[in-house]
Amino acid sequence: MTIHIGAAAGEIAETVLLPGDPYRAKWIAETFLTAPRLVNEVRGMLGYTGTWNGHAVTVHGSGMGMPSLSIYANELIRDYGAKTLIRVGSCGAMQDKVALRDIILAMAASTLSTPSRGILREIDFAPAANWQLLRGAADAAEARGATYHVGGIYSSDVFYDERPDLSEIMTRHGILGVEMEAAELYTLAARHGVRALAVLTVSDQLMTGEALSSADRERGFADMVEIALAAAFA
Ligand SMILES: O=P(O)(O)O[C@H]1O[C@H](CO)[C@@H](O)[C@H]1O
Ligand SMILES: O=c1cc[nH]c(=O)[nH]1
Repeated sequence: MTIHIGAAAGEIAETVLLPGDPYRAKWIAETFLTAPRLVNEVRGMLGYTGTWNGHAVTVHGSGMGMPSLSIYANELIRDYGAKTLIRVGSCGAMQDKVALRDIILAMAASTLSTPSRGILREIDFAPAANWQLLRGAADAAEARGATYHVGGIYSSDVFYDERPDLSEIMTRHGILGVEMEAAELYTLAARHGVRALAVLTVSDQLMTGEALSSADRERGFADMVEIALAAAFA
């Protein structure tokens, strides 16, 4: 048991899926896992452990933004021994070629700042995905016939961005999409020698203004979950 996670020792699996939304965690556990058990509800941040194809898996909400994700990822890695952490999140598309519901596999996550900024200070650290997971996810996406993109994303500290110039620069540098957690997840994984990946589904097309409903964001992204699970055990 930690300050933010009520699970007993041994109740968290080595493989953890991390959606931002705790209700997406509930949906994933109830839809994809066998015999899911609620292992955390401290602060309403739901976590479940069950099995997928015989493998132990935990699905745990990360909350929105890097400070929140940092709390859960630190405790999952340091206190519970998580070894593979895969973010399963929504994102906004920053390229015309990326459509609503497309999958983005985040090879690298650029950012203005993460909670690790105070540690890295003058270093422009390059937060990157684990290659084995990335390859497994690309293979799984290919096998499912999903429309997917592999490349760089932008992890922002804000959802409501008052700096359109930043989005323009990101788009011009080929960034596929924007979300709010992956850069810190990748940085923590590097620091602790564990594997991480972000598998994202496009919920907003920032170039056209199209957007999915909150119900879709909670329960509509099955491909992303199946790709993440397949990658974890590839
Ligand atoms: O859908 P999730 O996983 O929460 O991810 C995205 O959605 C939230 C903003 O609506 C941020 O957490 C962003 O990263
Ligand atoms: O536009 C979006 C959509 C999801 N998440 C974000 O951070 N931005």
